[in-house]
Amino acid sequence: MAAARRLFPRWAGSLRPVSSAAAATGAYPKRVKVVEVGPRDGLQNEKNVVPTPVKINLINMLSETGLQVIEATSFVSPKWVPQMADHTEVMQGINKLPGISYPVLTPNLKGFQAAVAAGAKEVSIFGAASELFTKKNINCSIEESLERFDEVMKAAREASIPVRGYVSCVLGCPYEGKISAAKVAEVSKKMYSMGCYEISLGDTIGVGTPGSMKEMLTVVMKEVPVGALAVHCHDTYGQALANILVALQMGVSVVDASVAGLGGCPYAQGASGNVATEDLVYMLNGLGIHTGVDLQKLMDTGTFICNALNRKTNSKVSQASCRL
Ligand SMILES: CC(C)(COP(=O)([O-])OP(=O)([O-])OC[C@H]1O[C@@H](n2cnc3c(N)ncnc32)[C@H](O)[C@@H]1OP(=O)([O-])[O-])[C@@H](O)C(=O)NCCC(=O)NCCSC(=O)C[C@@](C)(O)CC(=O)[O-]
Repeated sequence: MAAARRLFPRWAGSLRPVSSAAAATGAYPKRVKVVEVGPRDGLQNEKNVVPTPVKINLINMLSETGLQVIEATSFVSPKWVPQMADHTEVMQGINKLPGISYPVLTPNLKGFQAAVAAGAKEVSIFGAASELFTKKNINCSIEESLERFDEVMKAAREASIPVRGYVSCVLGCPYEGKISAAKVAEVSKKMYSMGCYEISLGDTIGVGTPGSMKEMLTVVMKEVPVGALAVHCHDTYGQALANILVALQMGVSVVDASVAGLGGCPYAQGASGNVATEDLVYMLNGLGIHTGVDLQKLMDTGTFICNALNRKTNSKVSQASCRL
């Protein structure tokens, strides 16, 4: 199959991922693009409905932190994920600042069309390297999911909308257990060949270790250029930052994170939230890696959402700074 034309979002020029040649040196990237997934991945699993104005305030505050990508919501079935049912109101209520991308999840053409009608300028399709997870999450096989994504890709190309691709369960599945790196590479390659500008590799249940991350990335990087890869690490076993560090050493320069470490996947019971954005930025600052993100504003945003949800932050950096 000939590779499809790839559309890149507008931010691509300012925080462009590293080249494979730079990655081969094993040096850390000079810049990292942080993809904030809190408003979507973080809130989709909340038991109580989060009021739309809270979601809008959260995104507006995140927009003031220097983040360049803020995943805003998802255009999925409200019967499957009621928490995201207000997707249109959220997309239309936020202040979209120039230079910031506000991608949304779209599992199929119906979701894509609704997203575009609500003003989305970038979307993400989401697949998995596990058959059972795909069935539980989006009610189809991997093969069927790729057919649906192909429809979204065609429509997106016609509308000049860049598409990001997620591959879930790259280091383990709540239903199948261990997933082979070869399967992750196969699904990632297919989604990249369809025209996704970036593939985010999701450790959905946070079971990975630096060892399994390295093994998986080594295989995937043979099929997808490292400059097109991102990592998305849930912190269930406390390994997220260590896994991210390994990915950075291997040349990955795009990292997903969730403010206050919010979140989890409704179809991966027991999985905790993503790595806290505050903790990621603190680590990257310590490595002298540029993100453009203001840590204090990020922590203030974490405090805002934790107060609104009446819960404690999962960010160690925020917890520590409250004690000092
Ligand atoms: C994909 C479907 C829709 C299939 O669900 P289905 O039931 O197989 O869909 P269907 O095509 O048979 O349609 C059934 C009903 O849903 C409607 N429908 C159909 N599509 C849409 C849509 N886009 N938006 C709104 N409504 C929709 C459709 O119109 C119909 O409505 P009815 O006639 O019954 O009234 C469903 O399984 C779904 O919505 N799943 C979403 C699950 C989800 O959001 N999971 C969390 C995100 S993934 C994640 O968190 C992992 C990630 C990305 O963070 C990375 C990582 O950590 O690994």
